[in-house]
Amino acid sequence: MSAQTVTETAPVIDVVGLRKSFGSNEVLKGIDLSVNAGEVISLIGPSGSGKSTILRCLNRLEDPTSGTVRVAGFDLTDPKVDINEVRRHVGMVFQHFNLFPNMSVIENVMLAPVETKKRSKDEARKQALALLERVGLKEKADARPSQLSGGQKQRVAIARALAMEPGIMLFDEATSALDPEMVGEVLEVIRELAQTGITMVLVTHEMGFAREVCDRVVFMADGVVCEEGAPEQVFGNPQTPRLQEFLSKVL
Ligand SMILES: Nc1ncnc2c1ncn2[C@@H]1O[C@H](COP(=O)(O)OP(=O)(O)OP(=O)(O)O)[C@@H](O)[C@H]1O
Repeated sequence: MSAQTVTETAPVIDVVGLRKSFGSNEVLKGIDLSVNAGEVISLIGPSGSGKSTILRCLNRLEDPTSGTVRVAGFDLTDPKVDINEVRRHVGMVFQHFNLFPNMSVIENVMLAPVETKKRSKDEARKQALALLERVGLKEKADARPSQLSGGQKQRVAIARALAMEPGIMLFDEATSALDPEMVGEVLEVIRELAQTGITMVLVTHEMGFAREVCDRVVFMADGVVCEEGAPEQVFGNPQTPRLQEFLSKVL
């Protein structure tokens, strides 16, 4: 199944009435979320509010209990949609890197294009080296992930996701597992990426970053979106008591 034509104004992510339960625990209670091409948004909110679950529904790592989720023109609630096809358009970076430990850095970056895009090894190697250069790790191409710092591993994970040339990138707390001194180097890579026109959704606890880099901030609590808007509006003049309380704890 191919992606439908996405017009310039159509949202590339369109979530309507998304509900998700784990057993009797309803974690998402009717989420509406629309993201336009090139928009960079952050999902913020207290621990357990459902931020990662939304992100996982955008890549069908979780199936919604009800509601619709359209991403890159695909209806993810349609069982006939080939998820591998969807994931060519949607890259994801996780908190814990998920690199293959028995492969070198460059092999990690080359793997998906060779296997799923049928790219030649030479071509994939060239692309991988360019991506590693972009994240400042060309000299680590032949190292194993175990020889890298957390920040370096995460930059490799970003390069690996970019190797599929996705139009959408999802970041699930990409810096939460890092030592504080490594957070900046990863945020810098994400910051540069945000300026390239790629659509990005970031679950983050880095409020300063969300404020500076994102076009829109979406605040969630208890499985619902409580407030959203431009960062200066959301951080500068929070309307809901829940957001005020949250910001008073994290800022
Ligand atoms: N696979 C699962 N099985 C059962 N419960 C789950 C599962 N995944 C998430 N949950 C529950 O759903 C709720 C929301 O989790 P989620 O990870 O989406 O929150 P979050 O806002 O991203 O939190 P944090 O900021 O701590 O990562 C939590 O109560 C969590 O325990």
